[in-house]
Amino acid sequence: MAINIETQEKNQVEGVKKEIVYNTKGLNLWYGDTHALKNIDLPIRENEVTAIIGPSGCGKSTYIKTLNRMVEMVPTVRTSGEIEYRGRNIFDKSYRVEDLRTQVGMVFQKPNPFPKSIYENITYGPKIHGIRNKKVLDEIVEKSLKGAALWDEVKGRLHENAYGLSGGQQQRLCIARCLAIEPDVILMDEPTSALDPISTLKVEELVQELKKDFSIIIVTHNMQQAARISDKTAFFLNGEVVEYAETDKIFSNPTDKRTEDYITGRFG
Ligand SMILES: Nc1ncnc2c1ncn2[C@@H]1O[C@H](COP(=O)(O)OP(=O)(O)OP(=O)(O)O)[C@@H](O)[C@H]1O
Repeated sequence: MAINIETQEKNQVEGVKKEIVYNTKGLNLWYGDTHALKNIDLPIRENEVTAIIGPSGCGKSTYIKTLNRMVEMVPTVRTSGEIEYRGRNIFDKSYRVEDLRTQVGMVFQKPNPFPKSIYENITYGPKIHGIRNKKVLDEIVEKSLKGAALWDEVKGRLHENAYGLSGGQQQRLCIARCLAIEPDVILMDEPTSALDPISTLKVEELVQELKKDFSIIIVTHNMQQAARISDKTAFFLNGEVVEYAETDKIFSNPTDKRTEDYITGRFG
């Protein structure tokens, strides 16, 4: 009896709709004449992991690079529609991209630490934000490295060059660097595709931990990974979102035939 009540309560708590962090409404994006994103509608909820899956060239990276407006670095890019971040359209002329990027961190496919010490990699962002106090910086370094499950491995070598770390450690350092600016959202573009299976597992476990404090959007080619670590999954195809649902549903009972064909390996 007690178990039933507990389960009910758990379901009720889980049933509460989490707040929307990013709400994409009718987003289109063109690179010159290439229509790369077509009428995307997608709500991203807080403290969840949202996986973006789909075959090569379907617009996954473009979509996540649009969320922090990185895609604007390509001169031929044009967009229409809206992406609301915490209720405000990020394409508004008055929206400062620097403000957006202090809220939204990004981790890339290939670990890309700066050619500096582990310590300096972490303090780089906070220093840009004006933090100079050594004690405060030391605390940020420890907290960020602990948050990225790397502290125990590197605490004795903080002033050594980050390039001396393994690939998996470098990727966790990049995650720690992201945490140091205390973001709200973390975007991850295939963060484990360059890593060995053990490092991949570590990053996957870390993502599960981090979602307690952050909202995470992860592009992955690895469907087992999406199934293992995400709460929601969006399946992209030819620049469109074919299906977006609870991850369990996408992988056990997809609505669209194209989703089923993709997850069962019939194409892609
Ligand atoms: N800088 C660019 N200039 C022109 N076209 C681009 C550019 N970047 C991407 N594209 C095009 O936009 C479309 C979507 O590409 P995108 O990289 O977003 O796909 P993806 O799903 O992330 O692919 P992959 O899984 O291979 O990384 C493709 O047709 C691609 O050729």
